[in-house]
Order: sequence, then structure tokens, then C-alpha cells
Amino acid sequence: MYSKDVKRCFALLIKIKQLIEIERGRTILLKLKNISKQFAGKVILDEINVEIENGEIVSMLGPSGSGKTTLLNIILGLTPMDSGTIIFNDKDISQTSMKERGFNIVFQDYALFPNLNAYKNIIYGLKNKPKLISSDELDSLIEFLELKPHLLKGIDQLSGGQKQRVALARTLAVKPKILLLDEPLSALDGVIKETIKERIKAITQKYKLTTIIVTHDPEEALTMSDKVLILEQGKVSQFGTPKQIIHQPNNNFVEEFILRQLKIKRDNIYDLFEGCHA
Ligand SMILES: Nc1ncnc2c1ncn2[C@@H]1O[C@H](COP(=O)(O)OP(=O)(O)OP(=O)(O)O)[C@@H](O)[C@H]1O
Repeated sequence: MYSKDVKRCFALLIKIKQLIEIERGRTILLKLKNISKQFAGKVILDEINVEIENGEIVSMLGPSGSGKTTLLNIILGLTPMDSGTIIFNDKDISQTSMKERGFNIVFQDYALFPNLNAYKNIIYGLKNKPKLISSDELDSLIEFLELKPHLLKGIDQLSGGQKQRVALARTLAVKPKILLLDEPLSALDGVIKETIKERIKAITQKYKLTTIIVTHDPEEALTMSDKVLILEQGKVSQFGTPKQIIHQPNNNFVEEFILRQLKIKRDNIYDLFEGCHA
């Protein structure tokens, strides 16, 4: 009798917690459960467990070969996993095809069609579903990404930042359920990099779009994201907010790989600054 009451009490508390989270707009959109993957007998991903909330920007961060792109491709539905479950909106999509998942990716090299101009690239995905986005929405997207003056240009007439924005517009035009970005800033530098960073943050807010970004740059991950997933040799080393990662690194790897890189960057800048005054 007593244990039944305790169970009921717990169930009620869980329900209340869920209701509070829904009220705060915090609902889990994507759950990765025990995801594992091997290539040619080598473990690439080992029991990955992560929960991503609706509207969050999550960066996957780790050194080369740690499994970031493989995990992104598994979420996209491009690479099959060996074991594990993917839950999207409370539905098991582990066996759902890439097309039916409705996620969309901007590849590192943007993968734009060189024979089409910027505008034709942007509307490419709408060929078979023109009603997906109204012309007003499309105009507003083009306006928001400041692409109006570039619409008739060929891809080879665009700068790196403009190509990046065309690739983002093409992906956003088909209204993805989740936006996946593979190293979105790696081909950019300086001011353009900062502008695109701000733009990606603004897009996710404007379109309330859950976004997963692959990067190997700690600064990028910590300044762009709500949460950072740190991978080390196919295992989750830490998953938390940038604040948690900076103030409470889980282990030596996080401390050494992430924080040390940031310290070196900072020291380099300070050295340069002091050098200027010498
Ligand atoms: N199709 C494949 N066949 C065999 N091995 C693969 C395949 N794809 C990836 N790998 C291997 O899996 C490991 C993880 O690769 P992955 O691309 O996921 O790492 P990453 O963290 O994204 O690295 P990077 O930052 O260099 O892109 C690497 O050792 C890679 O060689």
C-alpha cells in the first residue's frame, strides 16, 4: 500500500516536472539512445546518449577522427548505425529514411550547383513541392540573409560568406525539422566568420529551429551554442552548457583539449598586444 502511494507520488512529480518544462518551452525534441557504430571492426561511436531540447543550438566538438561527422550523418539518416535508437518528437525514427526524417544539412563545402545562379540554387529543393514556402516567406528569408543583390550571380561570382548564406537559404527554404551544419565556419575568416556566427544564432531564434553544428574549434562551439557535446574517440566526454564546460570540466580531456586551446589563443592575443606597447 505504502509503496503504491510512493510510486503514485513519483509519477505525479514527474508529470508536474514535464508540465513545468512544457510551460517554459523546454521540451526534448531529439533523443539519441545508446548509439554505436563501427567501421571495419573499429569502434567509431560507443553508446552515445544525448537529449536535445526544442530550439537549442548544440555543437558537437572534438578532435579530428573523434566521430563528429559520423554522428551527424547518423542523425541525418545518411549513415546507418549498428545499434541504438533515435527518438524525434517522441517517435522512434531509427529506421526512418533520410527523406522522411525531414532534417536538412549544410555541408562544409556548401555543395552548391555551379551551373545554377544563386536564386536557382535557393529554390532548388522546392522543385517538387513549390507550396512548402509562400513567396512572401521566401522573400523575407532572402532579405534576412541579405542575398537580394546577389540572386542573379553565378556561384563562382560569390564570396565565401555569400556562398554560405546561399547554402543556408537553400536549406531553410525547405523548412527543415532540424538544421544540421557541418563545420559552417571553417572556410571563412575574420569579420565574415563573426557575421555568419551571429546570423546562424539569429536564424535559429527567428525560425525557432533546433540546430546541430559540427566543429573542431572550441571557441566556435562555446560562443555559438546553448550546449556543447564533447566527443573523445567516439565517447561522450562531456555534454553541458558552455558555462558548465568552462567552470566544471568533467575530466582531463576537456580541460586539456578544450580549455588549453582557448588559453593558448588568449595568451597569443595578449602577447601580441603587449608586443605592440613594447
Ligand atoms: N565510410 C567510412 N569508412 C571507414 N571509416 C570511416 C568512414 N567514415 C569515417 N570513418 C572513420 O571514422 C572515424 C571518425 O570519422 P569522422 O569523420 O566521424 O570524424 P570527425 O570527428 O568528424 O573528424 P574530422 O574533424 O577530421 O572531420 C575516422 O577514423 C574515419 O577515418
